[in-house]
Amino acid sequence: MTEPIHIGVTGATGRMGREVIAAATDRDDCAVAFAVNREPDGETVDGVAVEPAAEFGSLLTSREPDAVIDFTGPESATEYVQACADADAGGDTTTTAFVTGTTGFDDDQLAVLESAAESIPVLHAPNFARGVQALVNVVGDAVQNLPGYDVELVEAHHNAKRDAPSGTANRLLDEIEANGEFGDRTHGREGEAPREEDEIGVHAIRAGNITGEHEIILASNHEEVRLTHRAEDRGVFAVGAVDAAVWIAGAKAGNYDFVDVIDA
Ligand SMILES: NC(=O)C1=CN([C@@H]2O[C@H](COP(=O)(O)OP(=O)(O)OC[C@H]3O[C@@H](n4cnc5c(N)ncnc54)[C@H](OP(=O)(O)O)[C@@H]3O)[C@@H](O)[C@H]2O)C=CC1
Ligand SMILES: O=C(O)C1=N[C@H](C(=O)O)C[C@H](O)C1
Repeated sequence: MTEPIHIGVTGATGRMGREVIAAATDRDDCAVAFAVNREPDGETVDGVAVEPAAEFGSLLTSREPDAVIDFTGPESATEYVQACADADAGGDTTTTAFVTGTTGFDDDQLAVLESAAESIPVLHAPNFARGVQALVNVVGDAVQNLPGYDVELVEAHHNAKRDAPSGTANRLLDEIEANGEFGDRTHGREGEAPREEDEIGVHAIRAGNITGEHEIILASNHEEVRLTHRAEDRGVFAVGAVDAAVWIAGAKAGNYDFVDVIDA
């Protein structure tokens, strides 16, 4: 059997951090080198001690993880990726790849990811569910096959989600726009606001503990097609992220996508 890779986990006590640790400790090809969070209080997650995020840089050099898996927020994710690139520039540690599922990056933050990818492998994916990648693959065909149909996208998530629309919704919208002639994205609708023929309606629901749902509606006046993905639990994202970390460990510097992992 090949040696397991070692991962660092950020946001360890968050919804996804906990799932990542659970997924990683459940398999033989991966071991948790360390886990960090902003203000740990001596907590462990699945037997893994959660250490202070302030020690992230020194943990990189002392534990030498093959990859870090990050589900935090855009600000912290950019700090963590920069720390991985800086540790690599130090030259005396294993290169640590950075796998992030964090969403809501602005252009400047995306530029930090891009620049880190010049020295370390960076994989950023707004959704680590394989079913969502299948949805991304088919939505372009559907749009091409149904020119002139109204297109609306509805996504639903839990009430603590910070960004809207979701990262996945933005990825799907890019795919829709790349495959048809569309006008503006209309976010929600109220008052006297009849639909423009070429607009794409975008609707974000935030309620309860919804794990993540994305639906694209393509409709004429005579028929409709609905393409839906529903995540049943967060474990599906965690398994995909750990698959990505195992795949990217030891890769050369550059930008990678979850589709690279699926196609490998
Ligand atoms: N790509 C994918 O498949 C998926 C992506 N996501 C994305 O992952 C991200 C996290 O989601 P989720 O786990 O639900 O969020 P949570 O709020 O449950 O967890 C976020 C974690 O990150 C920590 N964190 C937040 N900001 C910082 C910071 N500035 N510095 C250090 N730590 C920080 C939080 O710590 P604290 O508790 O101290 O605030 C918390 O532990 C979101 O962007 C979400 O959209 C989610 C699911 C799937
Ligand atoms: O915040 C979440 O929960 C999720 N975020 C991701 C997104 O923004 O697309 C992926 C998934 O839908 C869950």
